[in-house]
Amino acid sequence: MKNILDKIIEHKKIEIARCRQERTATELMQSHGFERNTLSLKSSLLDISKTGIIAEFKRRSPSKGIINASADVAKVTSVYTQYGASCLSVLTDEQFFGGSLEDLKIARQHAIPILRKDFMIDEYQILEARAFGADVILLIAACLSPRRVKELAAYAKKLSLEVLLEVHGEDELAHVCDEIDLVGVNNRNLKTFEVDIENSIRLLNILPKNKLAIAESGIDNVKVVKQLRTAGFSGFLIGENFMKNENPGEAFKNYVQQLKQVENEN
Ligand SMILES: O=P(O)(O)OC[C@@H](O)[C@@H](O)c1c[nH]c2ccccc12
Repeated sequence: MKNILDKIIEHKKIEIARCRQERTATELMQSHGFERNTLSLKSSLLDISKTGIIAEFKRRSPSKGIINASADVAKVTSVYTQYGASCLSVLTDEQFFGGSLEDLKIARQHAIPILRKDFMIDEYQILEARAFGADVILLIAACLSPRRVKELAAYAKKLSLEVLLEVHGEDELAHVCDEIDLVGVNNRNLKTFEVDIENSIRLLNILPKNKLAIAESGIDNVKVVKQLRTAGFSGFLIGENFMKNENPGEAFKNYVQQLKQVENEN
């Protein structure tokens, strides 16, 4: 039986073929997005005046259904930026997550690194990411061979984008290569949707020491961020915990305040 990840990738291939018909790679390369200098997520995560949080804009997901149908991307990302997010993560997959490249373009008005959150399998999508204002792309080890990770990452680097490789288990660490800037441990198994925060902690010790580590998914309580930071993580990718509120920006703002409090306690 096909798992959700297989279904997403199958659909992605059709979508890419359609997008290529609508807009050629050359057209993408000639767009305004290519004129800007990209921002570094690595530098942003090392800037201690920020929170280390990669704050996500996500309307819905296959595991949770609708999370927030009415949130306004411009408003939410503006508050995320204002209150110390180190990076924005914008879901651009339409079919399964209700996002779009248009959302990415709107978020681009803020001077903060942006991760294009999608299922990247083709160089064409990397051109799109650059054209629509992303600074970082996500490569998911579970849907790519190590060779494809290396090829896609090299292509991204040529376009001045940073690359976050997402792994879920130890077996996927073989996908790490020189071209990768950051490694993210997803606490959610994309095939079964099971979430286990301990997954990040378990894997941390065997992650390559020369890449910044990000903990992804299922993070709610601020104490978890404190625990993960103490363990050695530099970034925390959080979506639903903010997006499930009517006002995700407000939720983020309160969260940051609480985080500062617990991190000041011993
Ligand atoms: O909403 P959460 O549980 O805080 O998770 C955010 C993020 O980690 C999650 O959306 C995610 C992680 N990897 C992905 C790959 C594709 C789509 C989505 C994701």
